[in-house]
Amino acid sequence: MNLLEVRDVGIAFGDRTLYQHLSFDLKAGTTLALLGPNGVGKTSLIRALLGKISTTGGKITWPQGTPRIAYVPQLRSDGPGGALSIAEFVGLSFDQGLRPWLTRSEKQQVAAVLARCNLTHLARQRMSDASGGEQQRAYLAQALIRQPELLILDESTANMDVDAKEVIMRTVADEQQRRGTTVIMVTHDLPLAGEFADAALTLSRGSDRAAYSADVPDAIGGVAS
Ligand SMILES: Nc1ncnc2c1ncn2[C@@H]1O[C@H](COP(=O)(O)OP(=O)(O)OP(=O)(O)O)[C@@H](O)[C@H]1O
Repeated sequence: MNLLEVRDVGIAFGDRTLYQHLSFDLKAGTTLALLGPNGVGKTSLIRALLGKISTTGGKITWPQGTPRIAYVPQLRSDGPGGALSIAEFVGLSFDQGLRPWLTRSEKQQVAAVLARCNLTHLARQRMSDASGGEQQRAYLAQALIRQPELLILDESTANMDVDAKEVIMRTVADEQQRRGTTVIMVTHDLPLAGEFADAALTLSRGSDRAAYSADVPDAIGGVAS
């Protein structure tokens, strides 16, 4: 069953066309690696899927209804969190309205997700004092607490060492196994894509067709030029 169907979609900014005629399916419960060089339009495609920018045509369909989506960005040195503890930062995911505290159930959910992201011992650590890998795990925990049906990792493991990347991706794979989460990972890291993705979509500059393959290593070898 497809979670997402993209048919003949194009993206342009003003008179600059990034690409046209993009079609692919995303099967529910699988991981898609979104590949391609800097500036080709990977994040723009994600923004189009999220309905934040319009396409130049074609159709984006969610056959099972629009899923609950959570987005994990690339770690930034001036990223959010600052003086908040890791637990407080993760708890921001809850829409508390005017209520400034978390309910007991919400606190339990924070504790559970911190454990899954190996952050329990750092719950009271300030985000600003946490290492890059720890902050990135906090971003992931904040996303997971929403119990997303579609989890989008936008270069979420960039600039991380091999072990830290593995920890993030193993946590994502574990979530996928537990809840059947569908994952899109935007990445330049081909070995990581080869290890964790079921399929790859490679956007190529100057071509009007993107390569889609259900086999990640072949897709990497067969990038259109
Ligand atoms: N709102 C916008 N208005 C005009 N141009 C834009 C806008 N958003 C993105 N672009 C341009 O579109 C191109 C694609 O950007 P995008 O961020 O989607 O690329 P990307 O493949 O994600 O790149 P990277 O791998 O470097 O993150 C870039 O040249 C960018 O400058």
